[in-house]
Amino acid sequence: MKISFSKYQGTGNDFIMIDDRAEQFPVDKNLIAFLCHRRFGIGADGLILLRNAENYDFRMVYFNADGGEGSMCGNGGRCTVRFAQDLGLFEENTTFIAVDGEHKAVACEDEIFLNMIDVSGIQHDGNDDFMNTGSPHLVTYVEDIEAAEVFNEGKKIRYGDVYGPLGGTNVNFVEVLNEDSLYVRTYERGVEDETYSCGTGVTACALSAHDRLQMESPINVKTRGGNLRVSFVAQAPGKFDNIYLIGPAIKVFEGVFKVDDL
Ligand SMILES: N[C@H](CCC[C@H](N)C(=O)O)C(=O)O
Repeated sequence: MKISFSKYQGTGNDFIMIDDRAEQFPVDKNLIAFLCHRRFGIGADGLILLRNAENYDFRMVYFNADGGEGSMCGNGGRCTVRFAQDLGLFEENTTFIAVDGEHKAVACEDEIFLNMIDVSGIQHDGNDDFMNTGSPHLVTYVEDIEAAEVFNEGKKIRYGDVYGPLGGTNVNFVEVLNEDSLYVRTYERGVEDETYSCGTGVTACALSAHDRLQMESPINVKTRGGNLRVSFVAQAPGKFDNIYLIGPAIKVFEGVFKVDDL
């Protein structure tokens, strides 16, 4: 069997995109992990199936690099919007469905504006905040982001006593750069490593910075893979709507993978 795919990246968070409107893709954890493997496969932080959905332009089905079906992926969402636009499914404005519900998005030439789910309920714990922006995220503040032990510390928290038993969490390390900018590095669950950028994580950090430091929307967020912006409306402490993740989503290449080669 031959699988046609495209590769997209959003601030260095990279995805195998598959047009699965015919629902022919053989969903299998080992196959997806193999395709995402950076030595043996195509290489990616995740794999996304674009499918048809009644009353929507499309459905996004996201899998982490380990082959498990993930929660929401912000950068992957922006890449799926660009992929759908490239397939001719809409011109500029779209509404689609993902695992966490309905999303609206606007695809401009250089950037995708992706509406994220509303957030309510930020749990504060000392220097840390925890919330769900479509995926679970711990936000922890550091003085020197370059010196942060993202892999070792992230892994410890992800599998630790608090979040481990709950299915784990993504872990974000944040340095405040100035009154409207953050630098974020993320340990991603399901990839089990630091990625170049994590959209739901960047969103969580921006909301946390408003809640804790009164940082105003829009907030600029630097990641290892590039720059994002997060805009939002704060309705009450810890309660946000009209959240947008804004940044580039770029097609890198396309190809055909032979599953018989496995
Ligand atoms: N990279 C993704 C996050 C994926 C979440 C996933 N790692 C999980 O929680 O299982 C993003 O841009 O939002």
